[in-house]
Amino acid sequence: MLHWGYDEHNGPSHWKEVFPIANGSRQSPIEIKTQETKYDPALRPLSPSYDPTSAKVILNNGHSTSVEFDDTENKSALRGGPLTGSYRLRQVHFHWGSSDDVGSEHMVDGTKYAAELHVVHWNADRYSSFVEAAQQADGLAVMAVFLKGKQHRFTNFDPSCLLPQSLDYWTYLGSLTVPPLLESVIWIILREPISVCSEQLARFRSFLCTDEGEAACCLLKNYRPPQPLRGREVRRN
Ligand SMILES: Cc1ccn(O)c(=O)c1
Ligand SMILES: [Zn+2]
Repeated sequence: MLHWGYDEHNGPSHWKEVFPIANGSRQSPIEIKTQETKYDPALRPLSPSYDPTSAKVILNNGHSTSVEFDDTENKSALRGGPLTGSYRLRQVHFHWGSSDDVGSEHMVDGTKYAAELHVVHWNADRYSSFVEAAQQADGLAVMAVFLKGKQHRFTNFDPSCLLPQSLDYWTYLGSLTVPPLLESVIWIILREPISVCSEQLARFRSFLCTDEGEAACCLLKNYRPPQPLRGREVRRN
C-alpha cells in the first residue's frame, strides 16, 4: 500500500498492513447501539469555547477538507463533558460518502448519516503539542457531529436573500426541464442576474452524481438545452 486512502487498493481494509494498531482494542469509528448505551450522571455538559480569530487556513489534505486553527495558545478549547481539564482546538474536518445515504464514520442503530464533522482538540494541560498528545491515551478529544443528507434541516432560510435588486421579469408557459418534463409550468424569469464567484460555481461541479459503490464521478453539468418556442409568446412587465 503506497499512501493510505479510501480506494480499493489503499482503503481501510489495507491500513493494518502499515498500521497494525488497526486491529487494536479501541479503534474508531463504532456503531452506537442506543439501547446498549449507559446513562452516566457524573458526565458534565460540554462547554466549547471557540475564538473565531484562531482560525488560520482551510485546506484539502487529500483525505478530507480541513480548517486548521492556531493552537499555540489556549484561545479555543473544549471543556466539560467526559473531559478532565481543557482540550485545545486544532482542526475541523469532514468525512463523507459518494452518495447521501452513506458518509458518516459512526453509525447509530444501523443508520449511517450523509457525512460527519470532526472537531479535533488536544490535551494542552498535560502535553506540549498535538503530535505528543496524539500518542497518549487521553491526548485527543474529537467532537463528532452528524450531517443529515437530502432532508438536511435547513430552517430560517428566506430565499429572497438570493434575489436581485430588481424583480422585473419575462414570463411564458412551459414545462419542467427535467423528466417527466410535464408542461405545467408558468415560468417567471428575472431579468437581473445575481453574482457568484468561480469558486462557488466549481463547488457545484464537485458534487457527485454517482451512487454508493460506483466509481465516483462529478455532476459537471445539469442543464437542458433550449427547446423550440413553437409560437409561444414571452411577455415582460
Ligand atoms: C486527528 C484526527 C485526524 C483525522 N481524523 O479523521 C480525525 O477524526 C482526527
Ligand atoms: Zn475525522
